[in-house]
Amino acid sequence: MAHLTAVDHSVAELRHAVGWYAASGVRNVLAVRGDPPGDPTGPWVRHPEGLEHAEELVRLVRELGDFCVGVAAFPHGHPRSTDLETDADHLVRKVRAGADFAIAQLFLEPEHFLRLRDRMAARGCHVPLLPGVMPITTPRVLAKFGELAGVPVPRAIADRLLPLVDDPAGFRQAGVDVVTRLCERLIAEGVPALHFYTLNRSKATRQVVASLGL
Ligand SMILES: NC(=O)C1=CN([C@@H]2O[C@H](COP(=O)(O)OP(=O)(O)OC[C@H]3O[C@@H](n4cnc5c(N)ncnc54)[C@H](O)[C@@H]3O)[C@@H](O)[C@H]2O)C=CC1
Ligand SMILES: Nc1nc(=O)c2c([nH]1)NC[C@@H]1CN(c3ccc(C(=O)N[C@@H](CCC(=O)O)C(=O)O)cc3)CN21
Repeated sequence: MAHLTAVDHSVAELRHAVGWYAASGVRNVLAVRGDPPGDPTGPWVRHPEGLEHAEELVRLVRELGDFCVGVAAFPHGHPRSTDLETDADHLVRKVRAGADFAIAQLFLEPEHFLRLRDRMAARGCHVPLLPGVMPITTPRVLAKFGELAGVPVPRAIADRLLPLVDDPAGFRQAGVDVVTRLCERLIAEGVPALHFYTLNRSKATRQVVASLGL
């Protein structure tokens, strides 16, 4: 699946990229606005001839071919969204613009994902919503949950992982276990699939999948 962002691209460049996907046989596209370069939490400045929101990117991809399009969903709200209800309205707009499914941003407690699922159902929006799961292999990865997604670390997870910050192997094992428990609870709640953020490293994800017996 190609990951397409609107960062630093004019509409003409985006069209060119999507045309190239079509010519190369790529059929699945994840359409995200993208992080502001440098500081991901900084203000978004669109390219002067580019796009403001992922919603427009979805429309553009759809217009250019027969693609299956995924978008980002935010269990804790996008860091720049004013509130969770408005954020859910934006996700619905992305779906109405042509998205076929959504992948959730990082989260640590199933309740936040499940509440987003409820907000979508309440809006009559029933495209598949996949949890985005990332094995917590290092303290750095745990910090990214807060930095990229504004996810607070729940007390139970902090109590388990923070005493292990100077024990890389112990931290990794406990972090993989925490995420395995999270996946078990999501599966029990009937999620259609799990999306893993692997960052091109598969070992921890393979451990989670094996522990789940999948
Ligand atoms: N798979 C991945 O790598 C993921 C990446 N992300 C990151 O999340 C960030 C934003 O992603 P997207 O959801 O694609 O952006 P987006 O353009 O849908 O959302 C950005 C902000 O604009 C608001 N917004 C959206 N549409 C709007 C509209 N029509 N009018 C007014 N406000 C609107 C949203 O509520 C949000 O606050 C990016 O930094 C992306 O890299 C998020 C989740 C997963
Ligand atoms: N706003 C946002 N931008 C993204 O690029 C993004 C998301 N959200 N959410 C989903 C995934 C998760 N992303 C992540 C998650 C963790 C690290 C991270 O831990 N980086 C470490 C190095 C990790 C390693 O290579 O082992 C770092 O020190 O930056 C990076 C990107 C990228 N994706």
